[in-house]
Formats: sequence, C-alpha cells, structure tokens
Amino acid sequence: MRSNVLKFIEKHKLLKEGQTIFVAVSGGPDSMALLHFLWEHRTILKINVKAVHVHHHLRGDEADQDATYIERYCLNYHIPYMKKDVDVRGYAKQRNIGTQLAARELRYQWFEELVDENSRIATGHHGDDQVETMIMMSVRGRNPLKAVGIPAFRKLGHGAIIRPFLGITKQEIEHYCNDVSIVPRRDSSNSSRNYTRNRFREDLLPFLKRENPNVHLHMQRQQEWCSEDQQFLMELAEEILPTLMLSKNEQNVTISQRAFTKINMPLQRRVIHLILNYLYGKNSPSTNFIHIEQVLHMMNREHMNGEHYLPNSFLFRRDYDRCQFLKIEQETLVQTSEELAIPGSIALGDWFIRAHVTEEQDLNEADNQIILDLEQVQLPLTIRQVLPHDRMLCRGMSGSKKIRRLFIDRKVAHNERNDWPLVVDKMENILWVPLLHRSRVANVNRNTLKRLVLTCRRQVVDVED
Ligand SMILES: Nc1ncnc2c1ncn2[C@@H]1O[C@H](COP(=O)(O)OP(=O)(O)OP(=O)(O)O)[C@@H](O)[C@H]1O
Repeated sequence: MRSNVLKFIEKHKLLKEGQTIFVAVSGGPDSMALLHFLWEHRTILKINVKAVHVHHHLRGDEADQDATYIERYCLNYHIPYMKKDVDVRGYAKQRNIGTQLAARELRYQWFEELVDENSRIATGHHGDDQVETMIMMSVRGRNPLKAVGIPAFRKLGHGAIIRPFLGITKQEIEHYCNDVSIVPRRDSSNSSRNYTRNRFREDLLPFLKRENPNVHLHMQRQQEWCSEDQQFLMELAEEILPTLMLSKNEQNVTISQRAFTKINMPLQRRVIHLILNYLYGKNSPSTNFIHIEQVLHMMNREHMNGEHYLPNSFLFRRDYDRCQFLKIEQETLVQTSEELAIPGSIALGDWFIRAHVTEEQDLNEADNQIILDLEQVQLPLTIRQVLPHDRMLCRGMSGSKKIRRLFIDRKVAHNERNDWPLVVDKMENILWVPLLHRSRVANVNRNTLKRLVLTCRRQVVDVED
C-alpha cells in the first residue's frame, strides 16, 4: 500500500518539496490514515504537515468527541492542528440547501482561505469513493460535460486540493489503520440507507469487487483519461467560439447558425455549454444538458426558426442564421405563474391542483395524479400557462415533445389550450400536463422514501380520450 501511494503521488505530481500539506481530517479511518501516512513520510517527501478539522456541530456529542479525538491524537504526535467551528444549520437555512451540502460548502470555503501557492489541502478520498462517485453520477444523470469523478488534483483558490489515496481501496486503508494502531472514529450516518451514496456502497460495490477486485484502478484510469479528453475538447471549443460569434454582452450571445453547423457534434455541445456557463455564471443549472439537446436540435435543422425557454429567464431564439441566447424579463415570459406550496393547493380558473407528501409505498397514480420522488424534485414548483415553444421529456417516450403537439394529439380544443396549467420545477422542466402527460423527471423508484402526490380537479369538462 505504501509504495502504491508514493507512486500515485509521484505520477500525479501531487506534492512539491517545501510545501505545507493541510490534511483535512474528519476522524474517520481514511483521513486518519492519510494524516498518519503523510506525517510518517514528511521527511522523505520534504513537506510540512498540518491537520485541519471542521467542527460542523451537527451530530451533538458525537461531533464533539470527533474533534477531541483528533486534537488529542495531534497533541500526542506533536502534529500542528487547527480547528474551525461552523454553523451548518444556519448556513443551510440561509442558502436554502441541505445540511450535507452546506457542511461541504463551509469546509471548502475554509480550505480555500487556508491554501496558497505553496500549500495543498489533502483529503482521504480513496478508490472505492471514486467507483461510487462515477457510477452514482451516471445513474443520477450528471451533465456529461462536467468534471468526471473525483480528480486527484484540482485547483482551489490560490492553491490546490489533492487526493493521494485514490489509487487504493478502503480495505487497504482499514488494514493500514490496523497495522499502525489507529482506532478511528466511526460516523454513524455512514450506514444510513437514507443517503444515496450509502446505498450504492452497500448494494453495488460488493458486486463490482466480486466481478473484478481491481475495479477501482480501471475507474481511476477512466476518470483520468476522460478528464484529459474533456479538457482538451473544452479548450478547443473555447478557441472556436469567438469565430462563431456575431455579438456578445452579459445578457445576450448571438452566434451564426451556418458557422455552427460546420463544427462537429462534440464541439457543438461544448460551445453551447460554454455560452450557457458564460450567461449563467456561478448559477449554471446542473440540468443544462437537457437544454443543450433541445438547442442542438433547433440549430441543426436547416429550416427551423423558433424559441426555446431556458432556466432562470433565458431564451434561445433562432432567426435564420442568427442564433441568440438572451435574458428576458420574467413578465414577458408568462401571463400567470403561481408557486405551489407543499403541502398546499392552487386554484387557477377551472383548475384546482393539490400537493401532498406521503411515505406510503404502494400507491397507484390515478388518471388525475402524478406521483414524484420528493428528493429529486427541484423545488419550488410553479403552475403556469403554456408558452409557444414549451417542450417536455414525456414518460415512456424518448427525446422531448412539444406541448403544442401533445394538445393536438390529445385533441384539446383550441380555446382550452391557453389556460391549461403546467407544473414546472425550478429548472423550468415541465413535470406534468395534468390529465394529458407526465414527464420522466423525478420519477419514483425503488429507493424513493417520500412521495410528492399532485392531484388535479377540473370543474368543467374533461378531455376527450
Ligand atoms: N469535518 C471535516 N473536517 C475536515 N475534513 C473533513 C471533514 N469531513 C470530511 N473531511 C475530508 O473529506 C474527506 C471525505 O469526506 P467523507 O465525509 O466522504 O469521508 P468520511 O466519512 O469523513 O471518512 P474519513 O474520515 O474516513 O475520510 C475526508 O476523508 C476528509 O479528508
């Protein structure tokens, strides 16, 4: 294990002589083993080692004991130690995010403050984490243009974050802890099946390891090669983008359709990705890939003028050769749009829509219902009218379908189409056209814990079937 880690460090040039390595320690086996390993090898590697711990104040006594355990360990071995107390709950509330994500953001904010050109943060992520992460991201539908898996080296502020253990398994780490008499802390939440990662770890990893005990090495190689390919293509797309551009400002990027269709598909995808990233800045939605597909479809047809609505009040508009990505005023988007409280209900004209949450498992969707996996729904939900180029990823069909087309297929009378409500999530995904179609976004699966049930009622007539 020792020589594998040293080789991995060398291969990826994770450290330089004279650097200070802040080892991010949670008290668990991975980060304690990493701290021990780097401390033991500090002379050979010619580095300075310091332990850093973030006290999240989340798990009551357990978290206090973690902090005390690390502090004592460092005192014993004379390892320099720093601790930061953070208010995860307050931050999560303020940012309207979950506590896990809040804890992670606060950790990384502090790490970023700590590092400079001559230092690195080292975390205990290992090969099994890599396997879990790569598979989990694919299963959950990650944006294929975003980073693949866990990088061994990534820039962070003025410094970088490194993961020296990515080439070894959890089992090797546990053996190492045994060998060097580390009795680590065990986080009780690591076994909870409420967390997706834990379900992947318990259900999938043993199977993969039985098939091939070296699965982590293959995944690691895939991560490295894909990231390099990705970086290369992205740099190429960055070079090409200015040659397609007709005009550009913070709220509007216009490119030429003719020039765009001359480049190949991998670069086309990346050009749109870059434009959306430029316009959205840090608030780039993770579901951009759905929109990239739709924009590509409109750009690659010879005669296809029209508009496609993008999340956060952006619009794609094709007008012959001119393809614009532009910011629009919310008011020009919709005539009626109301947020649906959960639980709660909304009455819109003849329509009444109710939302409630249940943990009941054996539920069948009635014709006037949609049942969604609450954890996967991007809240808030709004109810709004149909816009000209609205499209939906319909359940049971591939690709997306225009809502206008659905109305035609289901013979909805012209005078009813304007007032037909749509249930839309935060990312502008249309989840449900009541009584007509359900989308395949946020579908219930075997692991769904909480179900969001939306029920509609219509006072006048029902649709012809
Ligand atoms: N509270 C914390 N303070 C400092 N670093 C942390 C903290 N929590 C996690 N880390 C760092 O992030 C890495 C990954 O965290 P994760 O929660 O996935 O693992 P863990 O369950 O804490 O396992 P372990 O401590 O055994 O590495 C850890 O190995 C550690 O380097």
